Amino acid sequence: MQTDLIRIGTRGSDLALAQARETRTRLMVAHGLPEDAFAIVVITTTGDRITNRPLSEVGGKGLFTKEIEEALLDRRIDLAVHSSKDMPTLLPEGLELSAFLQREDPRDAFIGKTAPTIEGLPEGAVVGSASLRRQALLKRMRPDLQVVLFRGNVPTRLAKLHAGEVDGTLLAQAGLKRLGLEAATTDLLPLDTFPPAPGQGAIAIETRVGDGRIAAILQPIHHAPTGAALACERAFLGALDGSCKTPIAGYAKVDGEALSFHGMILTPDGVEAHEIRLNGTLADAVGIGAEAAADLRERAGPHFFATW
Ligand SMILES: NCc1[nH]cc(CCC(=O)O)c1CC(=O)O
Repeated sequence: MQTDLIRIGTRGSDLALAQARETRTRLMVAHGLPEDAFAIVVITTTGDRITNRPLSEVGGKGLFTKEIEEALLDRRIDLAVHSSKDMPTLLPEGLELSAFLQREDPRDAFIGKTAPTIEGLPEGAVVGSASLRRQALLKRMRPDLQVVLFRGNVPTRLAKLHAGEVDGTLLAQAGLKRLGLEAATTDLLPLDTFPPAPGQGAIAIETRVGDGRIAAILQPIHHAPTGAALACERAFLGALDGSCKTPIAGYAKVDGEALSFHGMILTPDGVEAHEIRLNGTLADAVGIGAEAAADLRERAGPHFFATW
């Protein structure tokens, strides 16, 4: 019935569409619904239009969500599918992240052209990335490497790499897998020494607060351990920085009722870094993230955040 149509809002990139279709498939399976019970509504965001500058310069994460959130608030869509990593920690009044799908591989993948690993790259090699975190972690490992701005969607970046513009690039393994492109990966970076961005690898579903029909539809596809990990990582990020200008890594590993968090902040050149590891239970997820952020703030000192 047309009135019951579930409208799924998404950006139009290959990765965003893959995530929206994955969400639709899970809902179809959970409820025994046909594909035509859903409409996938593609929404172009400001972030999709600006492709030549680092996001940290043009205003950060909200750029990929604003138009989608307006569509939610205007009731043109019923739920929005996002990469958790791209979501700001503060949402507009009336919206919430109400479900998370089971997390994919959270690690960063190295895709090398002149060498299969970062360690194997020649002196002064060029690596493409637009992520402050990846740039800082790379410089920390290999100060001799040159990092160049590399934006565009995942297939575009791989095409640039294969055309020889750079010696290597870094992408989320989760995104590569969702696009069926994981064969491109030449090395997977250890979580311990190359921690991911908060939220990496997890799909978040945003809805209107108080929409009981949609809450009930999402309930069976919500993955509670991923939800706890994300609550921890987002509390950490929210307590540290809203500006997107500090390289921040944070990953919460969930094992049964246990949650272990690893957080790191770095200067963009990777020279100064502070890290913390905290253990607790799922029930403490938000407190652990907040405590980790407070600890890093204290240890880094006021000069750390004032520099840029
Ligand atoms: N900022 C772009 C973005 N947002 C989410 C992913 C990957 C998928 C994920 O982390 O869930 C990517 C691409 C990348 O970092 O390689």
